[in-house]
Amino acid sequence: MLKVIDLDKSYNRQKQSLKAVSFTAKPGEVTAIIGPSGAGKTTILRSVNQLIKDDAGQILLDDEDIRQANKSDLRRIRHHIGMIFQNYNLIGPLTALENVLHGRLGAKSTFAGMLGLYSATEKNEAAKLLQDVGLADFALQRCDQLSGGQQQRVGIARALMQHPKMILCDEPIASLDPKSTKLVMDILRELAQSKQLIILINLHQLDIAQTYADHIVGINQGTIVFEGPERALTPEKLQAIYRQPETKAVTADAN
Ligand SMILES: Nc1ncnc2c1ncn2[C@@H]1O[C@H](COP(=O)(O)OP(=O)(O)OP(=O)(O)O)[C@@H](O)[C@H]1O
Repeated sequence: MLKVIDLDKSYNRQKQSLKAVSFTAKPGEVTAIIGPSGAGKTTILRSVNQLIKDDAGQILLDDEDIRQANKSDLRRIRHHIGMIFQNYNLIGPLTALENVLHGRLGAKSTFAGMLGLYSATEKNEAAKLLQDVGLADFALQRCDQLSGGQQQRVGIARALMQHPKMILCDEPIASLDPKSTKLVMDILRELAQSKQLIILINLHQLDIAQTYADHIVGINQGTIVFEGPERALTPEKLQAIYRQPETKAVTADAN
């Protein structure tokens, strides 16, 4: 279970980007973070695996506070957190299989990783994962020759190669067409259930969150304004989530 408690983050003195952010994400569930542009969705995801340093709060993954971890603990914890990105972050000239094997890098010595020393078991596992995401026939194809949807599925297989407890997905479908979006979201939802993973996903598309998420966290201007199941998202709650900051009215009838 992931528990984020009272998380604060300011990038600069003018503005607090996260204000006492608290929510939970459970194994076996897709948890979607929704909210308008600039609300703080990416900042939450980056804080959760400590890619950025936040200011205060707790981030408990199975009761271990990621914020308090020393360097070697953080390396160990991060190894069990897969990441999936909007732009896939694959190595284009390498094959799908090689990219998936890179998911093991965190578990290897730098030397073995640099030399690309993977065991037969690891290669078999990578091939099986590609099969699971429907890409068995593309294992030896360069990733820069794959479609966006195929690349994102390689990204999912790479994350699974880490044997993760949790997968963080930052706008994973923002660049995909509706068919690829459905494929990727179906896979993520199935994985959450079958492998009892925590899947935490930032989404711009409300309809996708409503279709696929078991649990929704709504954020507006750095503050959590909703947490609950999709069925609890009333029009009022949606208004609170997507409310735009008030701007000073321009008075037309100044005379
Ligand atoms: N590196 C940074 N330096 C300063 N301010 C930042 C930085 N990154 C984000 N911010 C600010 O923090 C706030 C939250 O940004 P964040 O990117 O987390 O929002 P978001 O909800 O992910 O937005 P989007 O949906 O557009 O990706 C915004 O006001 C943004 O301008």
